[in-house]
Amino acid sequence: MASGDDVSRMAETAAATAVGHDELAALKLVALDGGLAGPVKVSCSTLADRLDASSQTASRRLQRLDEAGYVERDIVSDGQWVDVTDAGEAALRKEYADYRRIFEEEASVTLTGTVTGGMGEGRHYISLPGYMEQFVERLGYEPFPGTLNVDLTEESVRARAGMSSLDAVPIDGWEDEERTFGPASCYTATVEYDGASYETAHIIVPERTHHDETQLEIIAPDRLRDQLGLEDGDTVSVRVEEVSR
Ligand SMILES: Cc1cc2nc3c(=O)[nH]c(=O)nc-3n(C[C@H](O)[C@H](O)[C@H](O)COP(=O)(O)O)c2cc1C
Ligand SMILES: Nc1ccn([C@@H]2O[C@H](COP(=O)(O)OP(=O)(O)O)[C@@H](O)[C@H]2O)c(=O)n1
Ligand SMILES: [Mg+2]
Repeated sequence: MASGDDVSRMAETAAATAVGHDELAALKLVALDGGLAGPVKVSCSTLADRLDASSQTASRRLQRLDEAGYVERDIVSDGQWVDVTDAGEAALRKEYADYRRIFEEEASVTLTGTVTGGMGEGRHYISLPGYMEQFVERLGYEPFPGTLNVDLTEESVRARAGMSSLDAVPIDGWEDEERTFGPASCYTATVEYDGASYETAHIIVPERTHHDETQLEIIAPDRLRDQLGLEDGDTVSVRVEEVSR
């Protein structure tokens, strides 16, 4: 299966050494106590009881979550205040997306953001034969040369972590005489604006990119600005669907 999106990849890299299922179980309890909304008071002995572990173990799990950047802590005399960070929330959302995939008929993630101009490089990359041939073969269409860039809302930046549990069409890296080109993942998506909807489009997540996880790039057979009457600043929703189960 193709790799996930940027947010979860960053979170996984940071956490690879320290965070496993035991730490995530502790993180879930902090979140259940309200730790996503702001700092909550945690006592290691109470947390230990709920985890069915010793107090030292509970304390070590919080420390590992802290080292991985999943929580921020303020230690006081009778316990600690623990705040779940965006990276911590992204890790929990990934678990949540996995459970949705297990229990729900149709898995999907809906992201919202505003249309924006980019660096004008999308057109160049999409048109390269090394990519174009794979798009035609694996997506079943020749994309309009370019990527529609969408600036995600803060909530959608966090929600996109859930995309990593959905299947993506892999696009392989390749090389010509001069340089190498990186791989990318394509997620099947429907783009909605002002009551109209366009399908089938794909969110393309290049492994090498100048954009961070706040920006989405969308490809489609047609120029979406024409099809949906989009201008910079318009708010679109992008529903990402599971391709197959
Ligand atoms: C299919 C695809 C492959 C890409 N491969 C590379 C790459 O190998 N190296 C690189 O620096 N950027 C790569 N990019 C990313 C572009 O440099 C850039 O981040 C982005 O696509 C620019 O989009 P914009 O012009 O819409 O802002 C790739 C982009 C796409 C769409
Ligand atoms: N399927 C697509 C792809 C790109 N586009 C637009 O086509 C133009 C060229 O794409 P690009 O990626 O090279 O340019 P920027 O996104 O950097 O502005 C941009 O205005 C995109 O918003 C579109 O409307 N529909
Ligand atoms: Mg673009």
